[in-house]
Amino acid sequence: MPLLSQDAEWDDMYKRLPEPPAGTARRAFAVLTSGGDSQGMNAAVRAIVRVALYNYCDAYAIYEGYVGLVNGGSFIKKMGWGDVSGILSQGGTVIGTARCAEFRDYPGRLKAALNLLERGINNLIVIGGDGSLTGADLFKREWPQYLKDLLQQKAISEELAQRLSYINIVGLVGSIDNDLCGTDNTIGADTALKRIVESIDSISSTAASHQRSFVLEVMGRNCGYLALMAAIASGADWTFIPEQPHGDDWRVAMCDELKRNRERGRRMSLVIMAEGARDRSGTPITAEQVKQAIDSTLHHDTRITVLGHVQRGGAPTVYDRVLGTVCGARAVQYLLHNAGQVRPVVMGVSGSKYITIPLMESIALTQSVPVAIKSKEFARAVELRGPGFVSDVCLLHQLNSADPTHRHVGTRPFKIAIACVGAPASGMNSAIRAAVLAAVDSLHTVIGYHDGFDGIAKGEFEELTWLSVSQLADKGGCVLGTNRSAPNIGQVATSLQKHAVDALILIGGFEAYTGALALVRARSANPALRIPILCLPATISNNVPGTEMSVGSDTALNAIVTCIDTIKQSATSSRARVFVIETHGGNCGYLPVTSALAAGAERAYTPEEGISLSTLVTDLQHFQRRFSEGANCAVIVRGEKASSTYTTPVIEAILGEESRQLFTCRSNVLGHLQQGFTPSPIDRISSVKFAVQCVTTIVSECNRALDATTNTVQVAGSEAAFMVGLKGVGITLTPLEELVEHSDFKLRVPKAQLWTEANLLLHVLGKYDYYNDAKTQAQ
Ligand SMILES: Nc1ncnc2c1ncn2[C@@H]1O[C@H](COP(=O)(O)OP(=O)(O)OP(=O)(O)O)[C@@H](O)[C@H]1O
Ligand SMILES: O=P(O)(O)OC[C@H]1O[C@](O)(CO)[C@@H](O)[C@@H]1O
Repeated sequence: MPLLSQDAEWDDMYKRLPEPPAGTARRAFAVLTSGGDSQGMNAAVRAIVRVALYNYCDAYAIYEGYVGLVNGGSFIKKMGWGDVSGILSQGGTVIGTARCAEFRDYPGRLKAALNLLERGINNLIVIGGDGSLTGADLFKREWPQYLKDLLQQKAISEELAQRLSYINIVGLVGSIDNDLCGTDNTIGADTALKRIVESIDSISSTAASHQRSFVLEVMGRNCGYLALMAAIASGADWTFIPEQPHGDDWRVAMCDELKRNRERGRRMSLVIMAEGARDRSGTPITAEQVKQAIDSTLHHDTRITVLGHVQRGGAPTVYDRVLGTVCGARAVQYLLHNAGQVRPVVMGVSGSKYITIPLMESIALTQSVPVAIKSKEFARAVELRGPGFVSDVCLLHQLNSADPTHRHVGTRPFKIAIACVGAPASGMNSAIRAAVLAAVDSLHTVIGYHDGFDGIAKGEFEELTWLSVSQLADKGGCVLGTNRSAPNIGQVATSLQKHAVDALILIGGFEAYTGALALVRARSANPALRIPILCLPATISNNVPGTEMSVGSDTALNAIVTCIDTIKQSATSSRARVFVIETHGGNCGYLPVTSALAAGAERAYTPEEGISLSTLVTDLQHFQRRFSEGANCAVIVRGEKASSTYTTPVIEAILGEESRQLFTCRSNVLGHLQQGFTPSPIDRISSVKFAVQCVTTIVSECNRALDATTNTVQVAGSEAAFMVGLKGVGITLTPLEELVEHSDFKLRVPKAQLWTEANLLLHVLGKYDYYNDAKTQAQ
């Protein structure tokens, strides 16, 4: 789930529009948040307000959702640039949200329309769930009728009715449930998942200490997304989701599964249930019923934890901040660049791509899910949630049913070796766990070499079993040990042959990729290397070709942004500070750019763009101006290799020296804090998906290339050597040799980078290029 994409069509839209001629009314945008709050709504509000102001439009916030729209008055506030400062890191929505009965009726909506007309607003951006968006759609459809009625009541003039003859609506889905069909993710779902996964980590240690069972209830009345993803991320024993109820014998099946896992050596059991869990006849299943079933059958000491609104609280994750920011910015751009009346749309995501989807189609699909569940069309309910949900349901089944006592199918069981290469990245352990679960189910065996290529060469390994990996999902770092050494080809080949290894998974970053390539290129002289070799991208730098996202980078981003939030907070007491914060990332600007966007930094210095004296002068002047008009904090995020001359201390000294006493400057080098402690849900889930893809590919390649005479796997040339990755909408496999032309081996980055939009957005949201007319200076 990468967050930034390159999209030339949208990038052009970030060019500032020309100022409207004097005397013409400015276009007016209003934003409201409605329904249940979700983390990341503030990021969207901030982006909407600022992108509108940047383009010479008026921006209004409507407080308390539709309640404010209906009541008008002080509920509708014209916003200036500073009104949305400092809100990015806050949970909830600073403009308030509500559920509004009055808006459900025509007279309430008529009042709402008058409130917008009086302010010249006919661009409305609604951030909420499917209910809020349904209301928005109805509001648009009824607009001509409101105009007629208001004209008749003489509440508005003919001129106004003609000028605002239509209203344009864009929806942003703010909901922790991730229940809107048509988008793969909604603003808030990732943060809620993080809260859940952190809670599971906490519960797991106490549960294992006492050998207890826990039933954990998470939110989701009709949508099992949170329960499903939490189960994949944490390795739960059993899961209940509304879309796919278990059979009538769920008590027996569940207890059998829990018992089997305990017999294999697991010290705890975890059942995750969505609050909307039901049986196949539609009768709700409660946490208490689940506990009773476990108590009475297995006599476990069973406890219930209902997470409730904890899931909707706290600071948003990087993903939700970036999702909110990009969708908010695009909502305004969409309306600015599509002249006249447009169909209501929703800003969403499909895989790593931001998409625009028709609002009502998406609502209709969403509302048909509970209908399908009610009419017991469970397969359809799962399908309606989208292809991602379908494959996640399959993935969970595959992981849960992993059983070393199953019968083997295929030619023969294979021995798969795993080694980790490069610096540790959070999620490496979760990848190891998933690879073992995927392999042992068909009786393949897995060994883990210690300390990368060195460990392979020395023959240091351990057998990895279902039990030995069962507690690895939440562990940061790398249990196998990892290092950066390049492979000694001869020793590696000898070792792999000695241990009769049939396939190799290399988990790591650029070193894993180049090491794998070296092994593949040495195949002709070393028969032991004629085995499938799969690279699973895992590095915080996210600089591996063949994937838009590498395991560990999301954890790192969240670690960086948490540090920046903390550092920025210190400016509230010390006042007027510019912070220069140095991140890891080698020659790749992904970490500095993405963290800058998510933390509300003014600037990111990347190795790709470098730093020049004129950059520093421009930024210095920009900060002097910002601080002279009352700003109290600005942040530059500097990638560690952005410049060998303008190092972090040098920049700190220059800006401090030239600040004209308007601010002081401090620097922080974040160092290894960035590797994070436990992996984020995104890193856990992507590591599982990548690992399962590796094993599936290995098994099919081994079966294909098994030499019947020697009973050894013998792949030819450079075949069966892949980088697993995420691109666009799905998991991909790219032949390693194909990646060569896309790789910059000197700088150790892919030749094409993906953050044009992030840089453009940083520029706009950092108020650069804003001061070229007198009117905006006042804002
Ligand atoms: N059919 C409708 N017609 C008019 N207004 C509606 C309609 N459905 C919902 N709304 C308005 O949107 C508000 C929020 O809707 P709802 O309570 O369904 O939350 P939601 O947007 O679906 O968010 P959540 O996912 O958090 O429940 C309602 O209180 C109401 O004001
Ligand atoms: O905050 P409230 O009104 O109790 O609503 C709780 C519901 O809202 C959500 O958090 C978001 O739709 C659901 O998951 C949950 O069922």
